[in-house]
Amino acid sequence: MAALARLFKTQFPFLLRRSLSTTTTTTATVSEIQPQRQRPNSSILFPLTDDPKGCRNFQWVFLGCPGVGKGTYAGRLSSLLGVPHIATGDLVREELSSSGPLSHQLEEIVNQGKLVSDEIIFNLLSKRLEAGESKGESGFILDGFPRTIRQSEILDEATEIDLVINLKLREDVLIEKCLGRRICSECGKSFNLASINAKAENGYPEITMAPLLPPPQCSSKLITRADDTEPVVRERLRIYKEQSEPVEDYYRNQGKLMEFDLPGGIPESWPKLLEALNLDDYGDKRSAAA
Ligand SMILES: Nc1ncnc2c1ncn2[C@@H]1O[C@H](COP(=O)(O)OP(=O)(O)O)[C@@H](O)[C@H]1O
Repeated sequence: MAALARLFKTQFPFLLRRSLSTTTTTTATVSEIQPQRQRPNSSILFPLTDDPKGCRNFQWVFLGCPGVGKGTYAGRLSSLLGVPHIATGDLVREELSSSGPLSHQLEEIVNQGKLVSDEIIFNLLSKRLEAGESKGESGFILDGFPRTIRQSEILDEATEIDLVINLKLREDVLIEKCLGRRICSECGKSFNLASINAKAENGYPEITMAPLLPPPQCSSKLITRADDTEPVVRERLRIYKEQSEPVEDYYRNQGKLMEFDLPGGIPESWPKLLEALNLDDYGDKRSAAA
């Protein structure tokens, strides 16, 4: 992690110049997505052990459109696996609300649904990685990064990603979810007031999602993200298709992409995601291995 943070910080201009697009085409099934450097026959449950320092922890990435639930599922996996969940959107929002030198510039970009510059993102990310390193963190689940081919190439120069989880949901539901999203201004937890019941259409199955309501202590402190308005959500979706969908192909071509169609809300999706990741009895396996 320290090396990664340093590399981002010191080598950024060089890495940026060197980054070039790659275009090969292969696809993998979920069962083929086992990090290549793992022990034979081990599942993705166990961190790699051929690192020069002895071992390293999970290095996973979450992809998916705005509102799909990257933060929710990355956060849950982070608690389960004991690796930090690092969301670049959160880093951007923290910087934005800090009234630091960048905050004005960031506010304008974020509130229009645009992407902030690679330079700013790599700076925020290296600061976050350094802070984590000093607390003894290792591994990561990245959420909202990489978001462009260039960011993916620079990340690849810096370290090896084991697995990329691509969460998928139909667009009408994504919009409803973004518009229903609320955040507690005190504890920072995310909730959703939308009660979704989307009929089967255009080849998509029917999908229902119950609202995720706040507990009483949060309900009077809910705020809406300034970029969760319908025009800005549509712009973020447009930018995702243009700039971030190619990142899905980038990792698909590396055989690291696991597609996951969300079947419903958290109660339906979380157990299915654990199953797809072969983590459904992770707690038991971990204690057996200890
Ligand atoms: N990797 C990134 N590159 C550029 N901009 C980013 C990145 N991550 C976050 N941002 C900025 O922060 C905003 C919020 O990010 P995030 O919370 O991940 O939103 P979303 O709900 O659209 O996935 C983005 O719209 C963008 O302006």
